[in-house]
Amino acid sequence: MKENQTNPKKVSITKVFKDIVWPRWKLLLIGLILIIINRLCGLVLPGASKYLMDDVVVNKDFEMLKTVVIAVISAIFVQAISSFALTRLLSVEAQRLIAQLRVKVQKHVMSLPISYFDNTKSGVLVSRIMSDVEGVRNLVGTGLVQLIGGSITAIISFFLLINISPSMTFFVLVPISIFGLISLKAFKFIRPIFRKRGKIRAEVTGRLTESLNGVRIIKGFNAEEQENKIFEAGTIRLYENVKKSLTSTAIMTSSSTFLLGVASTGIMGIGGYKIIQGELSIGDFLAFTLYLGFMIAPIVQMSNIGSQLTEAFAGLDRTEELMNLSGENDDDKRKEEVPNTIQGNIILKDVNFEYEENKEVLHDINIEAKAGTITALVGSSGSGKTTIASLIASFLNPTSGKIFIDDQDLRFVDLYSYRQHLGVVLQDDFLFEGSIEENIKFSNPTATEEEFKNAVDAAYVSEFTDRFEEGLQTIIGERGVKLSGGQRQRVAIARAIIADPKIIILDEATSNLDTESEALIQESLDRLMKGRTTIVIAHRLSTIQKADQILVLHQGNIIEQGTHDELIEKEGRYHQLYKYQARI
Ligand SMILES: Nc1ncnc2c1ncn2[C@@H]1O[C@H](COP(=O)(O)OP(=O)(O)OP(=O)(O)O)[C@@H](O)[C@H]1O
Repeated sequence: MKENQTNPKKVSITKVFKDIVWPRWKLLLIGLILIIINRLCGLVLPGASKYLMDDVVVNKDFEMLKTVVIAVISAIFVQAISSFALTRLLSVEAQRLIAQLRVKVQKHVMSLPISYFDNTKSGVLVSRIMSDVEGVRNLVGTGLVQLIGGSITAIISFFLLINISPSMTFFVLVPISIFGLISLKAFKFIRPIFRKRGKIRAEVTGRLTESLNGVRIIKGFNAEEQENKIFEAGTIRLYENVKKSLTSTAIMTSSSTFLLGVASTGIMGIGGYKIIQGELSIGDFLAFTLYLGFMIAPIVQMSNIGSQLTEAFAGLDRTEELMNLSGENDDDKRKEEVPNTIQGNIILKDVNFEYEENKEVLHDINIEAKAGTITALVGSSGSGKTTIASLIASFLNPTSGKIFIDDQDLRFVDLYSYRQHLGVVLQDDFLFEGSIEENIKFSNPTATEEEFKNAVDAAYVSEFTDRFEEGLQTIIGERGVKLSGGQRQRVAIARAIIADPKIIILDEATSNLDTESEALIQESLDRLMKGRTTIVIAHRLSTIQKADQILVLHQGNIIEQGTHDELIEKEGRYHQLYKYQARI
């Protein structure tokens, strides 16, 4: 979107270091010390083997044997304790960080403008918030520390190996270097695959959530087959992606097996020759092969950790991209608070609006809605009614022109301070899983019992909840599916009443209700609109007749304006709509 400049650049290592690693340096340092202790203890066994072969066995030295056994067992004990402490310390911290990041990302997502949500699948956002941040587990968790610890062990082992036999060590270095090069290439190849994987997964879950929500439509149109195919296609894309990365992981694993095999065979040959020549003791040979394992294991392990880190970075790339989008209230100009003494006068001055560049959907709109009055928007489908309502609700910003609330220019207003005074009742009124009471109090959780009761009475909610065994505590199911359309509307009206806003944006539902429900809803709407500035996308004649002004829209223009009687008298477009349609 125009107001949202995406920044697709990849997250930099320095940034990750500064934001994620550095604030935890103490913990990571402890982790590092623990891993060094852990790895050094690991070197005791091969060291001891050399003594066992060359000294203990040769000299039949039982005292020395005891010392060697005690040293090895102690080292193994310390190793076990340190690896336990390491996991406890770092893995817990990593999980804490994941939780913190999720909270941060969710908060940011909620601050994004409506236009962003119109253009992004909710499943994609769920995945951004829940899965993408999980990658940091590998940065703060044991991953990074193991990478460093592994490198240290490898370096120490390298010197110990040189000490035993430089020629054998250099021989080994050749296949290891080849392996290193292959790994580097593989990582370069894998990173974009991981990046894409997150995207595919988000798309597939997004569509899945949608189809589960729309199960009635799917079954109603017998469209299961079609939906199953879409899901299958998505799943196969995901599978193909995983397959691709598995191929390169497999290349890495098998090349490591092969190259290490080559190294071992070479060592066997050279070592055997040297032993025969008397240049190398059996103990040294044994120690060499064991140290070699210690040098190579971390390198192989590093390739694993490397792919974990790659995955972490790919996730962080996507998180970063999202966090770089500016929130709807982030504009420095939005500093003015709307005072609690707000009257609720609304003025739209020369407002133009386009969703997409050069496709203007509202042209030169001028509206004045005085505090406490009802303004009805009527007009054919697509004429721009919802767009005007969304502009007044500050969900959209005019492409040009201004909107004033009392005397404040809406462009400079802190949106949260404005929306405190705003209430919305929309057609597909969204109710949450939970009780009726929770849904009503949603807009004002601190409402008193009296306020709650007033709202319930004003919207005639008890008229139907009295018939429920659980009354207002009845759980209404996801999106309120367990209530009828008319009942849902009344809950939504009660929810708006309890918020006690100064300005009401109302999109009247078009659903046909029986006369009794209709009358009850009309009554509750009257109570909702009383004393508030109401902008209503009107479909009921009774609402329209009551309106202080009716704005007739046609293709993004206001073509007529006046009260019901005035407009009927004029015999223009409104008269036409009124005459030819039972409902407008
Ligand atoms: N998110 C969007 N992106 C692009 N174009 C949009 C978007 N929403 C609406 N439009 C277009 O803007 C125009 C006005 O739409 P709007 O929803 O305001 O009409 P409406 O009068 O409320 O219609 P209805 O009575 O059918 O709800 C339409 O041409 C529509 O196609």
